[in-house]
Amino acid sequence: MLELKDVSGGYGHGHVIEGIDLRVDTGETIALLGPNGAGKSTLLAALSGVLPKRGGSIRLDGTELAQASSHRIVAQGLVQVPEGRRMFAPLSVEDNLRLGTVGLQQASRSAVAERFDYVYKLLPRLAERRHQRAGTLSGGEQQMVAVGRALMSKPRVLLLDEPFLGLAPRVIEEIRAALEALRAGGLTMVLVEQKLDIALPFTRRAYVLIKGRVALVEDSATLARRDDLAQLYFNLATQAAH
Ligand SMILES: Nc1ncnc2c1ncn2[C@@H]1O[C@H](COP(=O)(O)OP(=O)(O)OP(=O)(O)O)[C@@H](O)[C@H]1O
Repeated sequence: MLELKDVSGGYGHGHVIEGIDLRVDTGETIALLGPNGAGKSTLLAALSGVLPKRGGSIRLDGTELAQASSHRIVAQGLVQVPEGRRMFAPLSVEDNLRLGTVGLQQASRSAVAERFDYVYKLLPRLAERRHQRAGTLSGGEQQMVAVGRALMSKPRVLLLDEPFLGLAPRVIEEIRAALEALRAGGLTMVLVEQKLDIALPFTRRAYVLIKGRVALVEDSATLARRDDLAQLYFNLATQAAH
């Protein structure tokens, strides 16, 4: 469904990511792993069309999107839940969610109502708090809004950048259950996640990025069985430096 060939890019001089080949099949969930600064968020930025400099090929169901605008990318169904839960604090939960429908190609009233139903069913806490100002929500609830807003635009591929960062275990469980329901429903997902105990059981395959390059592609189940992952990161990083 999503195919990257030789994707590179960065913010100014030089490339942060380089020569990335990656594929995600329809209905598949993959993990993007790697140490801090490896380029995981930069790769998501390239996919979302917000990275200032980018090259190579990014195809979604055969449509080339490497140079497309971020607006067109969302309209095509490649939608990111950003890290840090950026949202409009003075607006209500419902209005924040509604902003996600900007990417809906035919944002008819019934289509928008259908999306609200879908999101509220998946994340009932948002339904309870639909009139609350987003800025007064807890961190976990804000993350739910960020996920919900992305779902409002009816994504075909959902890109998640560390959705559990800084959240309490109980809230992590709640969000994970929602993401698992999405996965069971066949949604294709790319998950950037530092915590391997969350990332590996959730995904089918994992890509390990080191210094902006894919250093390893492995079945998540196989990777989960390795107890030397820290050492593996170190070895891959050392190899990449030479
Ligand atoms: N907006 C930016 N402008 C300039 N450089 C940036 C910007 N964002 C990230 N970088 C640099 O790009 C490199 C890769 O960062 P990136 O955030 O993609 O890594 P990451 O793997 O997502 O790390 P983390 O897990 O810490 O979020 C880093 O050296 C970082 O300093």
